[in-house]
Amino acid sequence: MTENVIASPARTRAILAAHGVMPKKSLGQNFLVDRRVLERIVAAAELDRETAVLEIGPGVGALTEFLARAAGKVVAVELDRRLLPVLAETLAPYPHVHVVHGDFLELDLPAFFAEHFAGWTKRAVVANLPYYVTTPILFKLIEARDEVPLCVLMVQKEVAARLAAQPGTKDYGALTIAVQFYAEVDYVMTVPKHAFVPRPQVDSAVVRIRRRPAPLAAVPDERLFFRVVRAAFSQRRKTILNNLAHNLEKGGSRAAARALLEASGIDPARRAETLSIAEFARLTQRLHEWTTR
Ligand SMILES: C[S@@+](CC[C@H](N)C(=O)[O-])C[C@H]1O[C@@H](n2cnc3c(N)ncnc32)[C@H](O)[C@@H]1O
Repeated sequence: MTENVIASPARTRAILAAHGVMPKKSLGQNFLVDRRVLERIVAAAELDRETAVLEIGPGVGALTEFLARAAGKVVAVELDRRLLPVLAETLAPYPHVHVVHGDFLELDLPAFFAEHFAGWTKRAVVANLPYYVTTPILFKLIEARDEVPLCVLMVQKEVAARLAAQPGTKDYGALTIAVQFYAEVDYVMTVPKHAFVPRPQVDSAVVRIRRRPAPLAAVPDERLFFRVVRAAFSQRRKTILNNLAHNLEKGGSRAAARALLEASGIDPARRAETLSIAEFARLTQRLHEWTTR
């Protein structure tokens, strides 16, 4: 794309000024102005004309425009009413883009997909996320995983590191496991502050989250699995024995926690961050057997 795209610092500032819109920090409004980053995002999303894309937070339409040029349909959900006339103008050349005014977190996603994406079997969610709601958005996308096989998301660099982390590293934790249990995560690229107008306070990164055909490990009860994970990570500096003894079962004893770990083949002196997802699954399996027999 060599012509006058939305994504340049000068054009973005001009669009905002023409509409009298001051970016709101409270809504995470940092608009992408680096075309190279946009091209990498679109490539990571593997778009084609058979693919429909849901974008969270189109802003002034910089990413939306690149999505529109690659995908068959784009539906973009924007919370800030002030941006609706901006988007009507900037996205006018793209009739297959539909802008919806609303809060992504309030959407009934299965109903939303049924309404907008019926007949579109290839789907993706692509977004430069508003960082103040990153975690609730991630959890909403995990919950709606049946609808969403692929997400390409710009997040804070620290969050990207946690999403893509391997066991035994400082970034590996409950968020890593919540996502990697269902999906493969690729760290696509680091994005510096100057790729945005206005500049955010933190560096960013793009990640690709691809749903697995089945969860990474078989567990008898997924809610129990995530309770075990949360309990294990409740205090990172403590051993898994201490965390499970204090946080898993109210009134549960240290001896029971030790027996559970030993029966699962896990050294009670280890820390949660060293356990693989398969080991958490084994622990859940044993606990489930013990509590249901
Ligand atoms: C980081 S900006 C990204 C804008 C644009 N996609 C870009 O890349 O330049 C985040 C956008 O999300 C919007 N937003 C914030 N909270 C939202 C929510 N709960 N639901 C939908 N959009 C939201 C903001 O108004 C803003 O336009």
